[in-house]
Order: sequence, then structure tokens, then C-alpha cells
Amino acid sequence: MSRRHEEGQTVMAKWPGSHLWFHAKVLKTLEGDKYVVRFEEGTEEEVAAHHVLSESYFGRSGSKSPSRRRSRSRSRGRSPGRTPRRRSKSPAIKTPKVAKANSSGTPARGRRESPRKVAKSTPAAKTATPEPKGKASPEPKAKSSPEPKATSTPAKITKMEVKKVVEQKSEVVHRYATRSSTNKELVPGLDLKPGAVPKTTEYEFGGPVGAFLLTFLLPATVLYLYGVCNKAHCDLVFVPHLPKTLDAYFNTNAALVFLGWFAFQALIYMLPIGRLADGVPLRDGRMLKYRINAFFAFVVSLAAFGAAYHYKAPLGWVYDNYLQLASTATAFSLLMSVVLYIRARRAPKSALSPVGNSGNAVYDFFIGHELNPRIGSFDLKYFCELRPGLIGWVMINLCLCAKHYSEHGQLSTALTCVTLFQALYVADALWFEDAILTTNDITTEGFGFMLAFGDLAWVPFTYTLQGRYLVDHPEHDLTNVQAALIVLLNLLGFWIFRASNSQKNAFRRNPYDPKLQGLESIPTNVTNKSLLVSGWWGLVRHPNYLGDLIMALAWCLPCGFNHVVPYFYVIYFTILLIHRERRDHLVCSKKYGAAWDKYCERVKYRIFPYIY
Ligand SMILES: NC(=O)C1=CN([C@@H]2O[C@H](COP(=O)(O)OP(=O)(O)OC[C@H]3O[C@@H](n4cnc5c(N)ncnc54)[C@H](OP(=O)(O)O)[C@@H]3O)[C@@H](O)[C@H]2O)C=CC1
Ligand SMILES: CC(C)=CCC[C@@H](C)[C@H]1CC=C2C3=C(CC[C@@]21C)[C@@]1(C)CC[C@H](O)C(C)(C)[C@@H]1CC3
Repeated sequence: MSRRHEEGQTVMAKWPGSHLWFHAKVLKTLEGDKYVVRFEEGTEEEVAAHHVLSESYFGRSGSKSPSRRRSRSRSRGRSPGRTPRRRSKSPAIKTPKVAKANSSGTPARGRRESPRKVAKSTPAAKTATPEPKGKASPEPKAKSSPEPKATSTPAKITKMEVKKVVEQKSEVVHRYATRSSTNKELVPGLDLKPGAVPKTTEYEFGGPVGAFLLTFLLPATVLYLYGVCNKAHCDLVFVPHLPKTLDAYFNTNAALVFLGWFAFQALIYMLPIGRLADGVPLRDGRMLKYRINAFFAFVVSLAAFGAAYHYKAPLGWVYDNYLQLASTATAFSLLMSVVLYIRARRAPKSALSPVGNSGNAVYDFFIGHELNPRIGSFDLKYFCELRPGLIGWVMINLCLCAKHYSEHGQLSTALTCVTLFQALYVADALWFEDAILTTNDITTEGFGFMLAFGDLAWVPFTYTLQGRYLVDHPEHDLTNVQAALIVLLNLLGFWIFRASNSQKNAFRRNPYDPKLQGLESIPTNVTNKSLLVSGWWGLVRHPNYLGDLIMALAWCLPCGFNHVVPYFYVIYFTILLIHRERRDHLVCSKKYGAAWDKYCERVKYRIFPYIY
């Protein structure tokens, strides 16, 4: 091992199992790239060498004053566009004592299992007392949260302490992330690698050839579904019945409606309504801001639909021009992806997507070359992922209902079920809008043809297939018992989907969250994140996919069993999620190594308990 730090030297060391960096003294150099360090409050820990950095790395040489450090890094690190962060009054940013006291929550159980953990806990850590109440935050008197099961630290966690640690944590992460932009060295544990994004060396989707084929195949599938399942028939035939004239695919009105809808959503997105949320730190240390007002956009859109219905706007026009709208959305997303790719070629190398930077134009165009293309503060990927397509999906369903109602004077139970189920799903996505900021789609995938087309054309025009089928086949409806069973199935799926996603989000946001008490987790050495191994994430490795798939089935069942085409959604979605699960499995096993293997050993099934 190269000896970068001398025994006795004061360094910054990462508190095991956290993102927090503290002052520590090197006590001993161990075999296998490790040090034994003593943190300022006395706890001794064995720490991997890449979690030990010189103090100067953090912009401090010799000073021990937290306040000095704080002001210095602030003035250096702030980028002009950044809004002021909340200032933690607590001087305890670097108190492992508090971090230790709180580590008696979920991660502590994991940490005790960790083979690398040889720490002896000092009495100070064991009896860690919280900061004087009321000092760190203006919260009302903190109540004790439910006490954790017996651990090595009998200290109780109060809500206020949890809040404080989270604040400290985000402050430390933020501050040091910012610092990294001016430093060539890597910040271990933060996954921030300043500078150019490395070349993508591993291809997915069959590489450039697969990407090329999919660029044609995906739009062809939208047309195919329209051609094989419409008012005239609904059969899986090889050659679909599609019109042969251009104006059957494009007309001015459809183009105007599509562009008007896109502009309407863009306008709502730009309104200074709703809070601004931070994205995850980028490689250059910046954190982008995102406007959170998608649910507001949904409500406004529903109100607009209500007004249009009230004033007898010809809403059935959407059904009549379904093909033209789908073609326009496809053409628009293709055009947008070309512009995005050209733009990305001129973007700074640090702004590229780590998975869409292969150097092969076809592949990068498909996957997306630039990570977060923005026009000013307008984030194109984030906007497209949730708004025009997702809200558009519900609007198309409502227009299909209007068409059905105008023709039959009532709504079928089947169509009502499908419309309500899907509206609930979309409302949920928009309500939990900020959860998307930590998904791979936003943090890792570029914005290329796959996502642009997926968001703007695929979602609104293939996910509405069941609704369109039910308008075309009004003779089919559900009995009350059938409807009740399908409603129950949808609720079951929704419950699993929502509860598991919320559990993971809460755990990722704050592993010390009292509502996660009693859940076991496995510590991981690589990125200092733990993996939930009980609760929903102990049932199968992707309980959220399971819930989503159960809902998918509930959205298709109202179409009955006369035709297979309306089951396209659940079939496609099963393939998509199995592929996503395999992709995620590879990413996680690379990222978490042995901890992931241990997780897979504990949780045998990927999506379906006892089946797969
Ligand atoms: N309707 C649609 O068309 C689609 C819907 N979806 C839905 O979107 C949602 C998000 O899906 P997606 O982003 O693919 O995947 P997930 O939300 O399942 O995220 C996977 C990530 O979760 C983390 N993770 C995995 N296991 C654990 C664990 N045991 N404990 C803690 N963290 C864990 C890992 O990231 P890390 O450790 O880095 O946090 C992993 O990379 C799902 O509900 C899915 O069903 C997805 C695609 C299409
Ligand atoms: C075949 C093809 C064109 C693939 C592109 C895939 C996209 C359609 C999907 C990739 C991930 C998605 C997510 C949602 C919609 C579909 C796409 C864009 C999502 C917004 C649906 C609502 C959920 O609640 C969600 C927010 C979790 C979800 C995020 C992923």
C-alpha cells in the first residue's frame, strides 16, 4: 500500500457507513489499504484508505474551527445560479458523537454485521447526548421516536436529532461536493468524478445495430397497434391495415393541438409556482434545481378538460385524429432527439451521460448523449418525463370517455375502471414528483430518442390502447362482481407499488427515519449506502415492479378475453421490467459487490415471489 498518511497525522476520514467526513488522527496503517483512525471525539475506527484524505483536500490546513471551514467553502463553492441553502445553526457538523448516537437506527444493525467494522465504541458515543433542544432547529419540543431495538448504542433518537443529522449530512455532502469541482481528486463515496465523463464501453439494447433497429421498430409498433386493433377489427395480423395517404398521418390541426398541448404544459412548468428541489450532485459538483409543480399542472389540465367539456368542445376529435396525433408526437420526438444530439456534441464533456457517450452517433442518439439538456432553467428531460406525455395519457383517456359517452349516452364500467386506474397511477407519479430526481432515468440516462419518444409518443399512444379498444368495442362490459374483483386487484398492485417505492425513498433520503424502525439493512462498502433486506425489499428484489405489474394486469382485464391485442400493455411491461431488473442487477452487483451478493442470497426472487 502506498503510504499517503503518516501515523499521528491529522486527516479527514469518512465516518463508516455514512457520507460524513470528520477530523481524525491516523493511529496505524494496516495491510489491505486501511488505516485505524481516531475521530476527534475519541472513537477509533478502521477506515479504508480511500476514505481518508488530507485536510487540505477540504480547503483547510491546520484550522480546527468549523465556522472558518464553513464560510470558506461556502464562498468558494457557490455557483451563481444557486439559491442560498438553509444554514444549520448547529456547530456539530463534525460531531461523530451525534452521528454515532443516531446510527443506532437501521444502519447500525447492518453495521454490526459488517466484517470490516472493528470499532470500539467509546462511552461518549454510547451515551451520546443530543445537542441542547431548540438550538439546532426551530422545531417544537422534540418527542422521542420509537426506541430502536437493543443495539450497542442505547441512546434514544429524537425526531430533532434525526432532522439535524440529515441537515448536517446534506450540508457536508453539498459542501464537499461543491469543493470537488475545483479539485482534481475524486471524492470517495460521493461518486463525484470531476472532469470529462468517461467513454461508454458497454453497450445495451444490442449496441448500435440494436439502437438503429429500435429507432424504427418502436414508432412502427405504435402504428402497428393502431393498424391491427381498431373499430373494424382487433387481431394479431402480420400486416396491419393502415391508410396509405400522408394526410391520414399528418394534418395541421393535429400538429397545432400537439404543439399547443406541449406549450401549455411548458408554460405551467415555468410558472414560479411550487418549490424548487435539488437534484443529486453532478460530477462537476453542481446541484440542479427542479421546479416541483407537476401535480398542479395535472389539476390545471383537468380543470381545462372540465371547461372544454362544459363548453361542449368537440373532445371526440382526439379519438378521430388519434393516428395523426400519434404520428405528430413521433415526428416531434424524432426531431427533438436530432436537435438534442447535435446540441450535445457541443456540450461540455462533463455534461454528458455516462451511458450515452460511446462515440457511436447512432447509439448515443438513441440512448441520449447529454445528461440534463436545459434551456436556461428549463430541464427538457425532466419536463418530458412527467408532463406532456403522462398528463397527456390521462387527457386522451378522458377524451375517449367523452367520445364513448357522446355515442352511447353512458360510460361503460370497463372504460370507467381503466380511466380511473390509470389516472390514479399518473396522479401518484405527479404527487411524488421529486422521487423521480433520484431515479436512473434522471441521474444517469441521457435524453435521447428512447426517452423522448418513450415520454411523448409511446406512453400516451400505447398506454391508451385499452381505452381505445373499449370505445371501439362498446358491446363489451364488466359485471359488478368482475369490476369489484378488478378494482381489488388494482388496489393490491397500487398498495405494493406505492408502499415499496415509499419505503425505499424514505430509506434513501434518511436511513434513520423512525418509520423504518425494525427494518434490517446490509451495509455496503462501496458507496456507503445500505440495502434494505427486510420489509418490502426483503420480499422480492423489486417489489415495486411486482405492484406495477399487478396494476398492469388490472388495466387489461376490463377488456375481457375476446382479443389478445388489448393485453399488449401487460406483456410489453413484463418484458420491459424484466429487462430493467436485469440491467439494475448488473449495475448493483458492480456497485455493491459482496453486499449485493449477500442481498441476493437473502432475497432469492427478483420480481415474483417463489416464481422469478
Ligand atoms: N409505467 C412505466 O412505464 C414504468 C414504470 N416504472 C416504475 O418506476 C419505478 C422506478 O423504477 P426503476 O427506477 O427502474 O427502479 P427502482 O425504483 O426499483 O430502483 C432501483 C434502485 O433501487 C436501489 N435499490 C435496489 N434494491 C435496494 C434495496 N434492497 N434497498 C435499498 N435500495 C435498493 C438501487 O439504487 P441505489 O442503491 O443507487 O439507490 C437500485 O439501482 C418502479 O416502480 C417501476 O415499476 C419503470 C419503468 C417504466
Ligand atoms: C419501449 C420504450 C420506448 C421505452 C422507453 C421507456 C419509457 C416509456 C419509460 C422509462 C421509464 C419510465 C418511467 C415512467 C413512464 C415510462 C418511462 C418514461 C414513469 C414516469 C411512470 C409513472 C411512475 O410512477 C414513475 C414515475 C415511477 C415512472 C418512472 C419511469
